[in-house]
Amino acid sequence: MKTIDDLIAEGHVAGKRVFVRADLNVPLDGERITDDGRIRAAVPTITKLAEAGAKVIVASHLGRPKGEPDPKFSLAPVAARLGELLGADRQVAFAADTVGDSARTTVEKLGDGQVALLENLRFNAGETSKDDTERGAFADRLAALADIYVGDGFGAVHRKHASVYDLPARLPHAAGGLIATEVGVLKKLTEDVARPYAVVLGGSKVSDKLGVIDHLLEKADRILVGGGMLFTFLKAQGYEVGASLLQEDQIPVVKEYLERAKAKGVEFVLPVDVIGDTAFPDLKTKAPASPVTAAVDAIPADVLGLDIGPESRKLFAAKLADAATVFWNGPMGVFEHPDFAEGTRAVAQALIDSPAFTVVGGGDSAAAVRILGFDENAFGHISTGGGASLEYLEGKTLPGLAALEG
Ligand SMILES: Nc1ncnc2c1ncn2[C@@H]1O[C@H](COP(=O)(O)OP(=O)(O)OP(=O)(O)O)[C@@H](O)[C@H]1O
Ligand SMILES: O=C(O)[C@H](O)COP(=O)(O)O
Repeated sequence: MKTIDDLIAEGHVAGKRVFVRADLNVPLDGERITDDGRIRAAVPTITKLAEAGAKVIVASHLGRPKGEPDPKFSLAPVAARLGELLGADRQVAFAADTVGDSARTTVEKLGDGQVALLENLRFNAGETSKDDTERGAFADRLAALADIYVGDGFGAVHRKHASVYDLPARLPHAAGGLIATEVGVLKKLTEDVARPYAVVLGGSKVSDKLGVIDHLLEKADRILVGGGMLFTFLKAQGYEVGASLLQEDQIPVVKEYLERAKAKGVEFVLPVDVIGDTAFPDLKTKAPASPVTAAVDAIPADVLGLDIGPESRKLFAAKLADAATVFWNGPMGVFEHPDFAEGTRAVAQALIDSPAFTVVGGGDSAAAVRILGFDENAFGHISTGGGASLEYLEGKTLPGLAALEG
Protein backbone atom coordinates (compact mmCIF):
# COMPACT_ATOMS: atom_id res chain seq x y z
CA MET A 1 0.00 0.00 0.00
CA LYS A 2 1.47 3.34 -1.05
CA THR A 3 1.57 5.96 1.74
CA ILE A 4 1.52 9.74 1.68
CA ASP A 5 5.20 9.67 2.62
CA ASP A 6 5.86 7.86 -0.68
CA LEU A 7 3.76 10.43 -2.57
CA ILE A 8 5.59 13.33 -0.95
CA ALA A 9 9.03 11.75 -1.48
CA GLU A 10 8.20 11.19 -5.16
CA GLY A 11 7.24 14.87 -5.46
CA HIS A 12 3.62 14.15 -6.43
CA VAL A 13 1.89 16.42 -3.98
CA ALA A 14 3.01 20.05 -4.29
CA GLY A 15 0.47 22.17 -6.15
CA LYS A 16 -1.91 19.20 -6.55
CA ARG A 17 -5.53 18.93 -5.40
CA VAL A 18 -5.43 16.08 -2.87
CA PHE A 19 -8.76 14.58 -1.76
CA VAL A 20 -8.50 13.24 1.81
CA ARG A 21 -11.33 10.87 2.79
CA ALA A 22 -11.35 11.20 6.58
CA ASP A 23 -13.82 9.89 9.17
CA LEU A 24 -14.98 13.03 10.97
CA ASN A 25 -18.16 11.34 12.20
CA VAL A 26 -18.05 12.83 15.69
CA PRO A 27 -20.74 12.80 18.38
CA LEU A 28 -22.75 16.04 18.42
CA ASP A 29 -25.12 17.60 20.92
CA GLY A 30 -26.93 20.01 18.60
CA GLU A 31 -24.00 21.87 17.06
CA ARG A 32 -21.64 21.14 19.94
CA ILE A 33 -19.02 18.47 19.34
CA THR A 34 -18.96 16.35 22.49
CA ASP A 35 -15.74 14.55 21.51
CA ASP A 36 -13.31 15.72 18.83
CA GLY A 37 -11.08 12.62 18.88
CA ARG A 38 -11.70 11.72 15.25
CA ILE A 39 -10.93 15.29 14.12
CA ARG A 40 -7.69 15.31 16.07
CA ALA A 41 -6.80 11.94 14.56
CA ALA A 42 -7.21 13.40 11.06
CA VAL A 43 -4.96 16.42 11.67
CA PRO A 44 -1.48 14.88 11.15
CA THR A 45 -2.24 13.68 7.60
CA ILE A 46 -3.93 16.95 6.61
CA THR A 47 -1.06 18.99 8.05
CA LYS A 48 1.60 16.86 6.37
CA LEU A 49 -0.08 17.24 2.96
CA ALA A 50 -0.60 20.98 3.42
CA GLU A 51 3.02 21.45 4.48
CA ALA A 52 4.05 19.57 1.32
CA GLY A 53 2.20 22.20 -0.72
CA ALA A 54 -1.00 20.30 -1.56
CA LYS A 55 -4.40 21.92 -1.96
CA VAL A 56 -6.13 19.68 0.58
CA ILE A 57 -9.80 18.77 0.06
CA VAL A 58 -11.11 16.97 3.14
CA ALA A 59 -14.35 14.97 2.96
CA SER A 60 -16.30 12.83 5.42
CA HIS A 61 -19.71 11.53 6.35
CA LEU A 62 -21.47 12.48 9.59
CA GLY A 63 -24.24 10.34 11.03
CA ARG A 64 -26.71 8.61 8.76
CA PRO A 65 -28.68 11.23 6.79
CA LYS A 66 -30.97 9.84 4.13
CA GLY A 67 -29.11 10.77 0.92
CA GLU A 68 -30.19 14.42 0.93
CA PRO A 69 -29.14 17.56 2.82
CA ASP A 70 -30.24 17.60 6.45
CA PRO A 71 -28.92 20.47 8.60
CA LYS A 72 -28.80 18.21 11.68
CA PHE A 73 -25.90 16.38 10.03
CA SER A 74 -23.98 19.36 8.64
CA LEU A 75 -20.19 19.25 8.93
CA ALA A 76 -20.09 23.01 9.58
CA PRO A 77 -19.24 22.60 13.30
CA VAL A 78 -16.51 20.15 12.30
CA ALA A 79 -15.01 22.68 9.87
CA ALA A 80 -14.79 25.21 12.69
CA ARG A 81 -13.10 22.73 15.04
CA LEU A 82 -10.73 21.47 12.34
CA GLY A 83 -9.71 25.09 11.72
CA GLU A 84 -8.91 25.56 15.42
CA LEU A 85 -6.88 22.36 15.53
CA LEU A 86 -4.87 23.17 12.38
CA GLY A 87 -3.73 26.42 13.96
CA ALA A 88 -3.98 30.10 13.27
CA ASP A 89 -2.06 30.06 9.98
CA ARG A 90 -4.25 27.42 8.34
CA GLN A 91 -7.94 28.28 7.90
CA VAL A 92 -10.51 25.77 6.69
CA ALA A 93 -12.76 26.85 3.80
CA PHE A 94 -16.12 25.12 4.15
CA ALA A 95 -18.09 24.16 1.03
CA ALA A 96 -21.86 24.17 1.53
CA ASP A 97 -22.27 21.14 -0.75
CA THR A 98 -20.20 18.14 -1.80
CA VAL A 99 -19.98 18.17 -5.60
CA GLY A 100 -22.00 21.28 -6.50
CA ASP A 101 -21.14 24.90 -7.24
CA SER A 102 -19.95 25.63 -3.72
CA ALA A 103 -17.55 22.68 -3.71
CA ARG A 104 -16.19 23.57 -7.16
CA THR A 105 -15.58 27.23 -6.38
CA THR A 106 -14.15 26.47 -2.94
CA VAL A 107 -11.65 24.06 -4.49
CA GLU A 108 -10.83 26.47 -7.35
CA LYS A 109 -9.94 29.17 -4.81
CA LEU A 110 -7.60 26.92 -2.78
CA GLY A 111 -3.97 27.98 -2.83
CA ASP A 112 -1.07 25.58 -2.26
CA GLY A 113 -0.98 24.50 1.37
CA GLN A 114 -4.60 25.49 1.98
CA VAL A 115 -7.41 23.28 3.29
CA ALA A 116 -11.12 22.94 2.45
CA LEU A 117 -13.79 20.70 3.96
CA LEU A 118 -16.72 19.56 1.83
CA GLU A 119 -20.25 19.17 3.23
CA ASN A 120 -21.42 15.71 4.39
CA LEU A 121 -20.81 13.09 1.68
CA ARG A 122 -24.03 11.30 2.71
CA PHE A 123 -26.15 14.28 1.63
CA ASN A 124 -25.84 12.53 -1.78
CA ALA A 125 -27.67 9.26 -2.38
CA GLY A 126 -24.81 8.05 -4.59
CA GLU A 127 -22.39 7.89 -1.66
CA THR A 128 -23.99 4.90 0.07
CA SER A 129 -25.94 3.41 -2.87
CA LYS A 130 -25.84 -0.36 -3.31
CA ASP A 131 -26.06 0.23 -7.06
CA ASP A 132 -22.57 0.25 -8.59
CA THR A 133 -23.59 2.63 -11.40
CA GLU A 134 -25.16 5.18 -9.05
CA ARG A 135 -22.15 5.04 -6.73
CA GLY A 136 -19.79 5.25 -9.70
CA ALA A 137 -21.55 8.33 -11.05
CA PHE A 138 -21.13 10.10 -7.72
CA ALA A 139 -17.48 8.99 -7.53
CA ASP A 140 -16.94 10.50 -11.01
CA ARG A 141 -18.20 13.85 -9.72
CA LEU A 142 -15.91 13.65 -6.67
CA ALA A 143 -12.98 12.65 -8.90
CA ALA A 144 -13.47 15.79 -10.99
CA LEU A 145 -12.57 17.86 -7.92
CA ALA A 146 -9.13 16.31 -7.32
CA ASP A 147 -5.86 14.98 -8.77
CA ILE A 148 -4.90 12.53 -6.02
CA TYR A 149 -6.84 10.48 -3.44
CA VAL A 150 -5.69 9.81 0.11
CA GLY A 151 -7.66 7.30 2.18
CA ASP A 152 -7.43 8.16 5.86
CA GLY A 153 -10.92 7.49 7.28
CA PHE A 154 -10.16 4.26 9.07
CA GLY A 155 -13.56 4.28 10.83
CA ALA A 156 -15.32 3.95 7.47
CA VAL A 157 -13.05 1.52 5.56
CA HIS A 158 -15.58 -1.29 6.07
CA ARG A 159 -18.15 0.61 3.99
CA LYS A 160 -18.39 -0.01 0.25
CA HIS A 161 -19.25 3.63 -0.35
CA ALA A 162 -18.39 5.89 -3.28
CA SER A 163 -15.79 8.01 -1.47
CA VAL A 164 -14.23 4.97 0.22
CA TYR A 165 -14.26 2.35 -2.51
CA ASP A 166 -15.05 3.78 -5.97
CA LEU A 167 -13.15 7.06 -5.84
CA PRO A 168 -9.65 5.59 -5.25
CA ALA A 169 -10.12 3.49 -8.41
CA ARG A 170 -10.45 6.75 -10.36
CA LEU A 171 -7.39 8.63 -9.04
CA PRO A 172 -3.78 7.91 -8.11
CA HIS A 173 -4.10 6.94 -4.45
CA ALA A 174 -2.29 6.37 -1.16
CA ALA A 175 -3.02 5.63 2.49
CA GLY A 176 -2.82 8.41 5.06
CA GLY A 177 -0.93 8.15 8.34
CA LEU A 178 -3.99 7.22 10.42
CA ILE A 179 -4.85 4.18 8.33
CA ALA A 180 -1.22 3.05 8.43
CA THR A 181 -1.12 3.34 12.25
CA GLU A 182 -4.49 1.66 12.84
CA VAL A 183 -3.70 -1.29 10.57
CA GLY A 184 -0.27 -1.67 12.19
CA VAL A 185 -1.76 -2.05 15.69
CA LEU A 186 -4.78 -4.20 14.79
CA LYS A 187 -2.60 -6.54 12.76
CA LYS A 188 -0.93 -7.57 16.02
CA LEU A 189 -4.30 -8.82 17.31
CA THR A 190 -4.75 -11.04 14.27
CA GLU A 191 -1.31 -12.60 14.59
CA ASP A 192 0.38 -13.68 17.83
CA VAL A 193 -2.11 -12.53 20.41
CA ALA A 194 -1.10 -12.88 24.09
CA ARG A 195 -3.61 -15.02 26.04
CA PRO A 196 -6.03 -14.98 27.73
CA TYR A 197 -7.56 -12.82 24.99
CA ALA A 198 -10.79 -11.15 26.14
CA VAL A 199 -13.16 -9.23 23.88
CA VAL A 200 -15.79 -6.87 25.26
CA LEU A 201 -18.71 -6.06 22.98
CA GLY A 202 -21.46 -3.49 23.46
CA GLY A 203 -22.98 -0.52 21.69
CA SER A 204 -26.15 -0.17 19.67
CA LYS A 205 -25.25 -1.28 16.11
CA VAL A 206 -26.29 -4.79 17.06
CA SER A 207 -27.00 -6.30 13.65
CA ASP A 208 -23.72 -4.87 12.30
CA LYS A 209 -21.70 -6.39 15.08
CA LEU A 210 -23.24 -9.72 16.08
CA GLY A 211 -21.62 -11.42 13.09
CA VAL A 212 -18.13 -10.75 14.41
CA ILE A 213 -18.77 -13.26 17.21
CA ASP A 214 -18.73 -16.04 14.64
CA HIS A 215 -15.08 -15.24 14.05
CA LEU A 216 -14.24 -14.39 17.66
CA LEU A 217 -15.26 -17.90 18.70
CA GLU A 218 -12.17 -19.07 16.80
CA LYS A 219 -9.86 -16.44 18.31
CA ALA A 220 -10.90 -15.21 21.74
CA ASP A 221 -10.80 -17.01 25.09
CA ARG A 222 -13.50 -14.88 26.67
CA ILE A 223 -16.31 -12.76 25.21
CA LEU A 224 -18.05 -10.26 27.50
CA VAL A 225 -21.35 -8.90 26.22
CA GLY A 226 -22.95 -5.60 27.28
CA GLY A 227 -24.74 -2.71 25.54
CA GLY A 228 -27.76 -3.17 23.32
CA MET A 229 -26.53 -6.59 22.19
CA LEU A 230 -26.87 -8.23 25.58
CA PHE A 231 -30.66 -8.46 25.43
CA THR A 232 -30.61 -10.73 22.40
CA PHE A 233 -28.30 -13.00 24.41
CA LEU A 234 -30.55 -12.92 27.45
CA LYS A 235 -33.61 -13.70 25.34
CA ALA A 236 -31.71 -16.57 23.67
CA GLN A 237 -31.16 -17.95 27.17
CA GLY A 238 -34.88 -17.80 27.88
CA TYR A 239 -35.06 -14.55 29.88
CA GLU A 240 -37.65 -11.83 29.29
CA VAL A 241 -36.05 -8.50 28.40
CA GLY A 242 -38.94 -6.07 28.83
CA ALA A 243 -38.85 -3.20 26.32
CA SER A 244 -35.07 -3.45 25.70
CA LEU A 245 -33.34 -3.35 22.31
CA LEU A 246 -33.88 -6.81 20.83
CA GLN A 247 -32.81 -8.42 17.57
CA GLU A 248 -35.55 -11.05 17.47
CA ASP A 249 -34.39 -12.58 14.17
CA GLN A 250 -30.88 -13.13 15.56
CA ILE A 251 -31.97 -15.30 18.49
CA PRO A 252 -31.28 -18.61 16.69
CA VAL A 253 -27.85 -17.30 15.64
CA VAL A 254 -27.03 -16.30 19.21
CA LYS A 255 -28.20 -19.70 20.51
CA GLU A 256 -25.80 -21.34 18.09
CA TYR A 257 -22.98 -19.06 19.29
CA LEU A 258 -23.66 -20.02 22.90
CA GLU A 259 -23.59 -23.74 22.04
CA ARG A 260 -20.46 -23.46 19.94
CA ALA A 261 -18.71 -21.50 22.68
CA LYS A 262 -19.46 -24.29 25.15
CA ALA A 263 -18.09 -26.92 22.77
CA LYS A 264 -14.93 -24.89 22.11
CA GLY A 265 -14.26 -23.85 25.69
CA VAL A 266 -14.75 -20.15 24.92
CA GLU A 267 -16.27 -18.38 27.89
CA PHE A 268 -19.26 -16.10 27.31
CA VAL A 269 -19.62 -13.59 30.13
CA LEU A 270 -23.13 -12.14 30.26
CA PRO A 271 -24.46 -9.60 32.75
CA VAL A 272 -26.26 -10.91 35.82
CA ASP A 273 -28.16 -7.66 36.37
CA VAL A 274 -29.11 -4.57 34.38
CA ILE A 275 -30.11 -0.97 34.98
CA GLY A 276 -33.09 0.27 33.04
CA ASP A 277 -35.94 2.73 32.93
CA THR A 278 -39.46 2.90 31.55
CA ALA A 279 -38.36 5.51 28.97
CA PHE A 280 -35.18 6.32 27.04
CA PRO A 281 -33.37 9.11 28.95
CA ASP A 282 -33.28 12.68 27.64
CA LEU A 283 -29.70 13.00 26.37
CA LYS A 284 -30.07 16.72 25.64
CA THR A 285 -31.15 17.95 29.07
CA LYS A 286 -29.63 14.98 30.94
CA ALA A 287 -32.61 15.40 33.29
CA PRO A 288 -32.43 12.81 36.08
CA ALA A 289 -33.94 9.50 34.98
CA SER A 290 -35.70 6.96 37.20
CA PRO A 291 -33.24 4.07 36.98
CA VAL A 292 -34.22 0.65 38.28
CA THR A 293 -31.83 -2.23 38.85
CA ALA A 294 -33.07 -5.71 38.05
CA ALA A 295 -31.58 -9.19 38.01
CA VAL A 296 -31.60 -10.59 34.48
CA ASP A 297 -34.35 -13.06 35.39
CA ALA A 298 -36.59 -10.28 36.71
CA ILE A 299 -36.59 -7.46 34.13
CA PRO A 300 -40.04 -5.81 34.38
CA ALA A 301 -42.11 -5.85 31.16
CA ASP A 302 -42.18 -2.04 30.86
CA VAL A 303 -38.46 -1.49 31.47
CA LEU A 304 -35.82 -1.04 28.78
CA GLY A 305 -32.31 -2.02 29.76
CA LEU A 306 -29.86 0.87 29.47
CA ASP A 307 -26.73 -0.35 31.28
CA ILE A 308 -25.23 -3.38 32.95
CA GLY A 309 -25.89 -3.52 36.71
CA PRO A 310 -23.58 -3.30 39.77
CA GLU A 311 -23.03 -7.08 40.13
CA SER A 312 -22.22 -7.31 36.43
CA ARG A 313 -19.68 -4.49 36.78
CA LYS A 314 -17.84 -6.56 39.40
CA LEU A 315 -18.11 -9.70 37.29
CA PHE A 316 -16.79 -7.97 34.17
CA ALA A 317 -13.90 -6.38 36.09
CA ALA A 318 -12.93 -9.80 37.50
CA LYS A 319 -13.04 -11.39 34.04
CA LEU A 320 -10.75 -8.67 32.65
CA ALA A 321 -8.27 -8.62 35.54
CA ASP A 322 -6.17 -11.57 34.36
CA ALA A 323 -6.48 -11.08 30.60
CA ALA A 324 -3.27 -10.53 28.62
CA THR A 325 -5.02 -8.89 25.67
CA VAL A 326 -8.32 -7.02 25.66
CA PHE A 327 -10.21 -5.61 22.70
CA TRP A 328 -13.24 -3.48 23.58
CA ASN A 329 -15.86 -2.12 21.20
CA GLY A 330 -19.16 -0.58 22.18
CA PRO A 331 -20.24 1.19 25.37
CA MET A 332 -21.86 -1.03 28.03
CA GLY A 333 -24.84 1.30 28.28
CA VAL A 334 -26.23 4.68 27.32
CA PHE A 335 -23.15 6.35 28.82
CA GLU A 336 -24.23 9.75 27.44
CA HIS A 337 -26.59 9.96 30.46
CA PRO A 338 -24.95 9.88 33.90
CA ASP A 339 -27.52 7.41 35.28
CA PHE A 340 -26.45 4.79 32.71
CA ALA A 341 -22.69 5.41 32.47
CA GLU A 342 -21.36 3.26 35.31
CA GLY A 343 -21.06 0.03 33.32
CA THR A 344 -18.95 1.75 30.68
CA ARG A 345 -16.90 3.47 33.38
CA ALA A 346 -16.28 0.14 35.14
CA VAL A 347 -15.04 -1.54 31.96
CA ALA A 348 -12.75 1.41 31.15
CA GLN A 349 -11.34 1.27 34.70
CA ALA A 350 -10.87 -2.50 34.48
CA LEU A 351 -8.86 -2.07 31.29
CA ILE A 352 -6.68 0.55 32.95
CA ASP A 353 -6.13 -1.66 36.02
CA SER A 354 -5.29 -4.73 33.97
CA PRO A 355 -1.71 -5.39 32.85
CA ALA A 356 -3.12 -6.50 29.48
CA PHE A 357 -2.43 -4.90 26.10
CA THR A 358 -5.70 -3.02 25.65
CA VAL A 359 -7.32 -1.75 22.46
CA VAL A 360 -10.47 0.35 22.52
CA GLY A 361 -12.21 0.66 19.16
CA GLY A 362 -15.13 2.78 17.97
CA GLY A 363 -16.31 6.34 17.65
CA ASP A 364 -18.55 6.24 20.70
CA SER A 365 -16.37 3.88 22.71
CA ALA A 366 -13.34 6.13 22.35
CA ALA A 367 -15.52 9.17 23.02
CA ALA A 368 -16.94 7.50 26.14
CA VAL A 369 -13.47 6.91 27.54
CA ARG A 370 -12.57 10.59 27.14
CA ILE A 371 -15.96 12.02 28.14
CA LEU A 372 -15.89 9.95 31.34
CA GLY A 373 -12.54 11.56 32.14
CA PHE A 374 -10.08 8.72 31.54
CA ASP A 375 -6.59 9.43 30.27
CA GLU A 376 -6.46 8.03 26.74
CA ASN A 377 -2.75 7.31 27.18
CA ALA A 378 -3.65 4.74 29.83
CA PHE A 379 -4.87 2.40 27.07
CA GLY A 380 -2.64 0.49 24.67
CA HIS A 381 -4.38 1.90 21.62
CA ILE A 382 -7.57 3.83 21.00
CA SER A 383 -8.84 3.07 17.52
CA THR A 384 -11.03 5.50 15.61
CA GLY A 385 -12.91 2.55 14.09
CA GLY A 386 -15.56 0.42 15.79
CA GLY A 387 -17.26 -1.60 13.06
CA ALA A 388 -14.11 -1.16 10.96
CA SER A 389 -11.78 -2.60 13.57
CA LEU A 390 -14.15 -5.49 14.30
CA GLU A 391 -14.33 -6.38 10.62
CA TYR A 392 -10.56 -6.04 10.31
CA LEU A 393 -10.12 -8.48 13.21
CA GLU A 394 -12.61 -10.80 11.49
CA GLY A 395 -10.13 -11.01 8.61
CA LYS A 396 -12.68 -9.61 6.17
CA THR A 397 -11.55 -7.76 3.06
CA LEU A 398 -12.33 -4.15 3.86
CA PRO A 399 -13.40 -2.21 0.75
CA GLY A 400 -11.52 0.94 1.73
CA LEU A 401 -8.25 -0.92 2.31
CA ALA A 402 -8.59 -3.16 -0.75
CA ALA A 403 -9.15 -0.06 -2.89
CA LEU A 404 -5.91 1.48 -1.62
CA GLU A 405 -3.96 -1.68 -2.35
CA GLY A 406 -5.09 -1.87 -5.96
N1 LIG B 1 -28.71 -0.89 26.18
C1 LIG B 1 -28.62 0.02 25.24
N2 LIG B 1 -29.72 0.43 24.56
C2 LIG B 1 -29.64 1.38 23.60
N3 LIG B 1 -28.48 1.98 23.23
C3 LIG B 1 -27.36 1.60 23.85
C4 LIG B 1 -27.37 0.62 24.87
N4 LIG B 1 -26.10 0.46 25.31
C5 LIG B 1 -25.33 1.31 24.62
N5 LIG B 1 -26.08 2.01 23.74
C6 LIG B 1 -25.63 3.09 22.82
O1 LIG B 1 -24.68 2.59 21.91
C7 LIG B 1 -24.07 3.71 21.28
C8 LIG B 1 -22.72 3.35 20.73
O2 LIG B 1 -22.82 2.19 19.91
P1 LIG B 1 -21.95 1.91 18.60
O3 LIG B 1 -22.26 0.51 18.18
O4 LIG B 1 -22.19 3.02 17.61
O5 LIG B 1 -20.45 1.97 19.15
P2 LIG B 1 -19.15 2.68 18.57
O6 LIG B 1 -18.09 2.53 19.58
O7 LIG B 1 -19.45 4.09 18.15
O8 LIG B 1 -18.78 1.89 17.29
P3 LIG B 1 -18.75 2.44 15.75
O9 LIG B 1 -17.48 3.23 15.63
O10 LIG B 1 -18.79 1.19 14.92
O11 LIG B 1 -19.98 3.27 15.58
C9 LIG B 1 -24.04 4.79 22.34
O12 LIG B 1 -24.60 5.97 21.79
C10 LIG B 1 -24.88 4.22 23.49
O13 LIG B 1 -25.80 5.15 24.04
O1 LIG C 1 -18.93 5.54 13.47
C1 LIG C 1 -18.55 4.69 12.66
O2 LIG C 1 -18.44 3.47 12.93
C2 LIG C 1 -18.09 5.14 11.28
O3 LIG C 1 -18.02 6.53 11.18
C3 LIG C 1 -18.99 4.55 10.21
O4 LIG C 1 -20.30 5.04 10.37
P1 LIG C 1 -21.53 4.16 9.85
O5 LIG C 1 -21.64 2.96 10.78
O6 LIG C 1 -22.72 5.07 9.89
O7 LIG C 1 -21.20 3.73 8.44
